[in-house]
Amino acid sequence: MAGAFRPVDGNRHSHVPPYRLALGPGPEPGRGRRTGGHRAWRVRALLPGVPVRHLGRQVGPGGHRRRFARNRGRSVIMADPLKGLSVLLVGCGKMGGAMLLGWLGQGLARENVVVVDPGAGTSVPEGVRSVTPEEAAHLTPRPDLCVVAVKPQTIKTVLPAYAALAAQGTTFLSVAAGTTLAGLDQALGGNAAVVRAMPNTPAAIGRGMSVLVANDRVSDVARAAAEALMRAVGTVAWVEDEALIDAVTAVSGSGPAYVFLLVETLAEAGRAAGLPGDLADLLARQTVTGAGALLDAMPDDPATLRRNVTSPGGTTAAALDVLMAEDALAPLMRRAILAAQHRSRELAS
Ligand SMILES: NC(=O)C1=CN([C@@H]2O[C@H](COP(=O)(O)OP(=O)(O)OC[C@H]3O[C@@H](n4cnc5c(N)ncnc54)[C@H](O)[C@@H]3O)[C@@H](O)[C@H]2O)C=CC1
Ligand SMILES: O=C(O)[C@@H]1CCC=N1
Repeated sequence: MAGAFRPVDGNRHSHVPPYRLALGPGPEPGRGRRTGGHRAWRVRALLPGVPVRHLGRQVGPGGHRRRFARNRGRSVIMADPLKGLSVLLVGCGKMGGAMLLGWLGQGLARENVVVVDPGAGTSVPEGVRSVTPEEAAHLTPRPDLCVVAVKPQTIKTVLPAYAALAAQGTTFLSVAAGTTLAGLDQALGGNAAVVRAMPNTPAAIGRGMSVLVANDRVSDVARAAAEALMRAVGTVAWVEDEALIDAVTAVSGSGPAYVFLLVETLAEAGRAAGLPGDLADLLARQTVTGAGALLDAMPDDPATLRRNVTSPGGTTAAALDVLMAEDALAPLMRRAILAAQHRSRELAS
């Protein structure tokens, strides 16, 4: 499989244990435009057929797809890797729903997706078949992949119903936090091909970050299919060491929440500094989305971009003196990440 992946830049990631990075689909025209996730989400909710945009530090359009097609020549990984892939999605809540939007936007045929989620109600996109858990467990023909996006607390009671699909050769892809490959395999009867992925909600607009690990029953074709699904919603990296997924969960899985909290606290601090509430909200939102877009567009590392804002003896320096104090943001973030990592490990036990 090595040929199907773009090697990680050795300089930028030399401290990271070996993993492989697979970038998402190429950028579309309009890169650098002003969208905002909330707007894209609303547009998608209103117009489920509208394709998601793909922006970011990615290879040219179809670069990896072309390589897949040349190197592998297998059905699910040819020019359009999602074409012809059949997917059963178990759990269509915030994360499952976000991924589904991304897949449909990237060309996964609606008739090739089946959703099972007793609680999803009308949130399943038009044209996508919804079935009961009983029907899902006996789908014929069996789906290529079964993506499981139910809560970690329920996944082990949900999965046994799908053991027959696993036995027939469907590969399972779970996004549940803290649920190990071994635990998933056991719940599926003990002989299942399982991929574990940790995505994040920017997947809804094709800007997700997913890290994958697979057990040794997953074939190359199924690995490529799982990767194609996750690449359709953003950037993908593989790890060999499953233990890293707890830290991945803490950083990128939960990470969007930290950024949204930053927006909330920035707005709150703006209000405390005397700004009208709606102006404070606007400034906070635009500052974070603008800074994120700048980080995405520029080759510079974040420290350089930070220094570009910071005039010696100026206002930013005054604020950073507070934020970068020894007992301020860095140790706080370390504690937060360790707490999330710890919780991920707890969920596994
Ligand atoms: N929300 C996030 O940012 C992320 C979530 N995850 C993982 O994704 C999984 C789902 O989390 P969320 O989407 O946030 O939760 P959620 O509560 O929004 O979605 C879970 C869905 O599962 C459905 N469900 C419950 N029992 C079911 C059953 N027997 N069969 C089919 N569907 C069933 C529920 O109706 C609900 O729609 C969790 O395991 C979580 O760890 C992973 C990465 C990020
Ligand atoms: O909070 C959680 O447990 C899930 C996993 C990563 C993001 N949400």
